[in-house]
Amino acid sequence: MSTQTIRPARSFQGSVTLPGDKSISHRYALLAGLAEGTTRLSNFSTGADPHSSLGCMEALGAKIVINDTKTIDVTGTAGSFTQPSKPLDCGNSGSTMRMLSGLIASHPHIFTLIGDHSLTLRPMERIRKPLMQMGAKLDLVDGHAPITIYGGPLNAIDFETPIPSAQVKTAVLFAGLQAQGTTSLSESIRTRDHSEHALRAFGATLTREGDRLSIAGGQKLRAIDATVPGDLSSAAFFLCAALLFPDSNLVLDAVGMNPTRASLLDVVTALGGAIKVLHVEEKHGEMVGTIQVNVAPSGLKGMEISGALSAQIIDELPVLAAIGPYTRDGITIRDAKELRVKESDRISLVVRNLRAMGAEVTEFEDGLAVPGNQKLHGASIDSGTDHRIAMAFSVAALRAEGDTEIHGAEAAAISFPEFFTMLDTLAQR
Ligand SMILES: O=C(O)C1=C[C@@H](OP(=O)(O)O)[C@@H](O)[C@H](O)C1
Ligand SMILES: C=C(OP(=O)(O)O)C(=O)O
Repeated sequence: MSTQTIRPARSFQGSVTLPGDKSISHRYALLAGLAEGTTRLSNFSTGADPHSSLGCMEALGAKIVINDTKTIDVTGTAGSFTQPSKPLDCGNSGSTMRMLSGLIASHPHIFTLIGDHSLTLRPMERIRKPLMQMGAKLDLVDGHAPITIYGGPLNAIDFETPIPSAQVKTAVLFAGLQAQGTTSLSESIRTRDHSEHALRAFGATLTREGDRLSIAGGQKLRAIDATVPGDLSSAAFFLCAALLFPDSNLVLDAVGMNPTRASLLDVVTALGGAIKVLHVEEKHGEMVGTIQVNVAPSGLKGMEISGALSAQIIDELPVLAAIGPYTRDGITIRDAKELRVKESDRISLVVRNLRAMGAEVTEFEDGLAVPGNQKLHGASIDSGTDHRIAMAFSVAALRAEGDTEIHGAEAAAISFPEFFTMLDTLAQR
């Protein structure tokens, strides 16, 4: 385990281009592996998680060439995955395990999907249910990985997602793409729609009527040439850091601004950030822009995050909670029970680490309340080997009194290996 020491900063300034979005990189890797032809992916995520997706595609017969760290060529299997010679290792990535299950379930092989300790604790019944309804046979161990999939022909279903999850939605869409008939799916809270855009980019037809999506089975995918937008969830750490200093000036270049992810920007604005969109364009259905962030003269306010908003910015909640003590009115998060079944129990780890830094905080089953106007001190932080916790508390440490030690800092590499170097460049001391 590695430890990073974070010193307090006096300001946060600079201009950065973020590595490719993790969610989009996963989808491009998986669909490229199924498609016919060679897909070139530029600005692919440098995080370990999307590389787990690439590794699984290679084990299933795709050819992967890593030209440089961010430019990857994937020659797909033209719709026919081969029987892998070893278990498909999803590492720490829930996205890989859940979306891959849908992608491979119709192929006539037996697959075993494994992951690390954290992934083995995460709920997988949520994908087993719809895939079984489609006719797949999946064995779990007490609701968890390892997953064994006995692949075979699938039938279309009409599915209503019981929990807001883009990963479950994607598993059903990817299976539906290869099922017999037209699969429909509706979600009560609209989750990130990268899969819909990616499927269309690879040539599939997908329709949406209200909140109901439909995809016909038997469609073939063809290779694309795509550049992955910068990761807004990685940017969230720097956006929150910028909010902590009245004279901050942060420019994020070519960052993903997909509206199903961008409510984070509304939250930053509500908290007291002044965001200027300098440029915006669309690439393969994804909005990409350059934004400048300063702090509004009114300073850092607080807010309550609940309902659909909690689901839409679920990965950003730990860092928002971690800056809660520095706001005027505090930050309350509700309707976020899902945080308990991410890479760690993120509610309990955020509470424990905030308390270690001297903050007052109330824990709820579905969230937490952090009063504002609190002073924190440097402390010893346990990342729980969770990337988002390691990065969230590195941000909180910038305004604490004294140094903070982040134990298990290497976890950041799951989504953002460049995090500590970039943080060091942006934090002015
Ligand atoms: O579809 C995706 O790329 C993701 C969806 C979310 O998970 P759920 O689908 O479990 O909500 C999110 O937490 C995860 O980091 C990435
Ligand atoms: C929850 C996350 O990812 P996954 O579900 O893919 O492990 C995350 O990146 O915060």
